[in-house]
Amino acid sequence: MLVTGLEILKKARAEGYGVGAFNTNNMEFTQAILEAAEEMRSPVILALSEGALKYGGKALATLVQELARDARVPVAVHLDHGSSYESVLLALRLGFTSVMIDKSHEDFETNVRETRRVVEAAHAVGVTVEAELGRLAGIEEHVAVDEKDALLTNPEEARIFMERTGADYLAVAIGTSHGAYKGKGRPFIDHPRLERIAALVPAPLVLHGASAVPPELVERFRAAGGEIGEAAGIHPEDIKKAIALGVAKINTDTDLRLAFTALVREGLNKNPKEFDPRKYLGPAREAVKEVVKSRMELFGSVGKA
Ligand SMILES: O=C(COP(=O)(O)O)N(O)CCCCO
Ligand code: NA
Ligand SMILES: [Zn+2]
Repeated sequence: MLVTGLEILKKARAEGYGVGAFNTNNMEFTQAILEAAEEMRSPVILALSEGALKYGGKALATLVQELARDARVPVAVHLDHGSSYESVLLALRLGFTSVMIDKSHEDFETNVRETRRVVEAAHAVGVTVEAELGRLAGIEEHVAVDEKDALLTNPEEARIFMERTGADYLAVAIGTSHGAYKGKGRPFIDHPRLERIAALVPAPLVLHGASAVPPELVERFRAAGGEIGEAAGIHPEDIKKAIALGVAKINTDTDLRLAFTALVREGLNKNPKEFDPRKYLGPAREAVKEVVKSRMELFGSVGKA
């Protein structure tokens, strides 16, 4: 059933588990994510970026809404990285039940002002809001403290930010970053900083750039002809620790993309004569579903629906 993001995330933080926010751009990803959620009896967040909406348009938004409504587990339909007030209004008009306004690259006062404006509009129509404070950036452990403070989320600022904006959940920067390369070896995650943020911010916390980029998946992608440079994701133990400290929403996109693309490549390589898309998109859909199920097990959301 279709619910707001806060309805899912408030319970998750209170009960100490995480809920996956999985990005989708098409029918197969959407089906894979929802089938995994139903099989695992797990709440789930379907995340559409502005790029996804540009790519899939009303067809994608309608498909996502309909399938979310029909799902037998709680589902929120979420705008990922909304870049402007107008973009958020479009998502609200399309029936999204959660929206992110990402003004983390602006100065503090601008972020507060723009976020508060979105909160007023979203709350007026019963939709909940994710905001972001701090700069997503993979940083090495030895990086100077002042540089870390310039990049990562400042706990005291976070408290003030949430009080002044009324946002419902907060994306924090504690060392993760988007994409398939998140830092040398095991990326440094600033758990002590997260602990201080969580002590001052009772709202559910959000972790972006949380994909694991598992070596076996990277190898499978390469073996099927994919080309990718140095790859490193977030260690599962660092995810579990972050959840125990207050992270309730965990964004996963890269792992799904790698799995889907590896299987499409394998499908095309296996039978050059094949030109029925279902023959190579179907197995790719299954691979995405398996990744989503394993993420739900890691996050502890299995059986929480
Ligand atoms: O935080 C994330 C995903 O992080 P990851 O790249 O670790 O899967 N997202 O917000 C997804 C970004 C989609 C637009 O590129
Ligand atoms: Na988001
Ligand atoms: Zn993100």
